[in-house]
Amino acid sequence: MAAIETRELRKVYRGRAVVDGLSLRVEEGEVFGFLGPNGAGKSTTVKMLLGLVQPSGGEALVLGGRPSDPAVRARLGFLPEQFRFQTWMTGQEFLHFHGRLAGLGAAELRTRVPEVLEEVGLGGRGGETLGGYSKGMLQRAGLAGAILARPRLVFLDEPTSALDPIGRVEVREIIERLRASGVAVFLNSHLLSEVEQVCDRVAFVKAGRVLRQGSMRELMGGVLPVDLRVDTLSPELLAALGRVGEVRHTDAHTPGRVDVTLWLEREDALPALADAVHGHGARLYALSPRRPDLETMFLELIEGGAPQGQPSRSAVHA
Ligand SMILES: Nc1ncnc2c1ncn2[C@@H]1O[C@H](COP(=O)(O)OP(=O)(O)OP(=O)(O)O)[C@@H](O)[C@H]1O
Repeated sequence: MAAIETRELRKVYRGRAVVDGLSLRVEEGEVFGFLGPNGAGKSTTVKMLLGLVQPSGGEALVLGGRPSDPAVRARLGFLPEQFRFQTWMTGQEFLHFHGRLAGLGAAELRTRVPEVLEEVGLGGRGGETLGGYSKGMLQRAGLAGAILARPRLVFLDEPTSALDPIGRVEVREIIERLRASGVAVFLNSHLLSEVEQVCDRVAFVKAGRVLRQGSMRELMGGVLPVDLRVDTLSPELLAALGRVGEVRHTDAHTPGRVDVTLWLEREDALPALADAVHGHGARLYALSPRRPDLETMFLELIEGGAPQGQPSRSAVHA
């Protein structure tokens, strides 16, 4: 069973399709990044997946059921981007209130509330009123509310927009713990570096349609670019490197060093590159697999609007 599966999902507002045949699939226990420019239809999609907005067409299955089904909703967590907090409540009261709405019993909440407060970094602050919380503390409280009832799927809309760098790392760790316990996370964020670090797969949307979806590796055309720096590059070493991967670029302009960019098909070919360098008597200064660059992909896709199914290689050009 997929955590989310949509087929040709549509939403029309005043004659204009803001979600226009959107098809995507999110597996259980997967962290999925949902990316797109302002107005692409991301929030509207999330609202349809939460059963808050009725689709105009197409189909959406969430945890195998309809989003409007209360039994499905009980297994969802949601952190909206703009949360309206009951400022007069303390952090604990807020979580007890949301926990009761989610169907948790008073006895369970007595242990669960301090546990989630601790998990989101608000341990010891639960007795203070939300009106006195900083923006970052409110975002942490909202996140606590989203994970309180042990959901199977959590929607996080810009979960770190108010957080400092330490808070961002902590939220990433929370997301990783959710994934480790089999919870799927649907992450909406404009912070692409963050998405790169935490997401298993991403979808790019524009004008209500998915332009492309897949793992970082798939989005890069299935290749792993590697930057290599050696002191010297003999023709024999170049040939040996060419047997391990595809040599895309060499730069010998700086005396005493040569930079080589290769494309590998598999990560486990990396040690063979080091072996080739040593085997040909050269000295190795750097061997760096290049991380997928979502920002380049995003700009290229969103500005170019390439259709789904065509791998983009320009994002990995040396
Ligand atoms: N209730 C509504 N009535 C009319 N139009 C709406 C409504 N909700 C959203 N829209 C329109 O649908 C389009 C998509 O909006 P949506 O909020 O889903 O985009 P988004 O991708 O989440 O954008 P952002 O990144 O800015 O949050 C926008 O043009 C918006 O004006």
